[in-house]
Amino acid sequence: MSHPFDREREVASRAVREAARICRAVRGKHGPDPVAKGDKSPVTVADFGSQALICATLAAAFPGDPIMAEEDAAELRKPEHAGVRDRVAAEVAAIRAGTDAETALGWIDLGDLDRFEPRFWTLDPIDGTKGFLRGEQYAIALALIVEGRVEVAALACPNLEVSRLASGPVGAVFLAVRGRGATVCPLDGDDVERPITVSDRDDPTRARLCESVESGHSAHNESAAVAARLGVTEPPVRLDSQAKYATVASGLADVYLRLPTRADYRERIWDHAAGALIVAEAGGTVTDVDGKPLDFTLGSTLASNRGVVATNGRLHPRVIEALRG
Ligand SMILES: Nc1ncnc2c1ncn2[C@@H]1O[C@H](COP(=O)(O)O)[C@@H](OP(=O)(O)O)[C@H]1O
Ligand SMILES: [Mg+2]
Ligand SMILES: [Mg+2]
Ligand SMILES: [Mg+2]
Repeated sequence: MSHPFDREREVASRAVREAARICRAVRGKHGPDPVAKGDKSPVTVADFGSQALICATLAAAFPGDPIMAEEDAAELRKPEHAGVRDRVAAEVAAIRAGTDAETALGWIDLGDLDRFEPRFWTLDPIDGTKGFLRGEQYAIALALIVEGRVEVAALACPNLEVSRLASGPVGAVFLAVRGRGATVCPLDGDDVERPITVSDRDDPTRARLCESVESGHSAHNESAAVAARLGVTEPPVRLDSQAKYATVASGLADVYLRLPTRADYRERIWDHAAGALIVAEAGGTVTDVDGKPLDFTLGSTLASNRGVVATNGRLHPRVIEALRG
């Protein structure tokens, strides 16, 4: 039986898998060589290559769909970045034979949507670029938003173990369609997908918390205060990227806290859309720190939300209460 969004799910899954290949290739070959963006955050050959491939795939499958992606090709068009541009083109051509630099840059710029549309994709070609640079966790995050609701999510986590068992393969793809649950399958090979669910833990003192590695992205001192109020004893697990959402969705952690480090920061929708649907479809709850649902209708940021809290659902009210101090 076919369902709405079956094709979107299949295309999104294929797109993030292909992008994971370029990320792994870049790390394996010559090191990622970051370039600093205007806001001083890093971006690499792999971020650009991933965005080029995914935008090309989406444009071919859904030519009418606009894409709101994190990166653009403006820096790559500058003469001083000719070296990076040529490497991006070479990495893309290694997967899509015959692609020239101008084509690759054009694909990157397909992700230029900057305002809300009734139906659009949002893409983070590498979420957790700092984790990618450290050789730790990162994710390729793609979501389809229709009428302000996240309908489809695909999240590739190339360095995450599918199960935390020692024998589990490294690299996982998480998929969700609204109303139809969330699944995981290995990034490599063609193993079957299996459904995932959040934990059923309801004792806050036993809660396993996760948060960003980067203290500039989430206030570690405040999460420690929240943990103390809940009576949590275990130290938080720190990992980069939306792998945190995947960890809560698979029941390996119970709570993901992302607490604002400054009053004026607005979360970007591509940092949350895919992960939030995967947690919700695995049975969990996602809100901001005030307990408000995330509002994906306001353009590229979650302008009416502060921070993010994702939990297994059962613990959510207790966590929001603890956040009130
Ligand atoms: N001050 C800030 N507060 C919260 N998030 C921030 C931030 N500055 C940057 N970020 C976002 O944090 C993301 C990484 O999150 P995490 O710390 O969970 O790995 C970055 O995504 P990119 O790596 O895609 O740029 C970036 O968008
Ligand atoms: Mg970035
Ligand atoms: Mg990101
Ligand atoms: Mg990114």
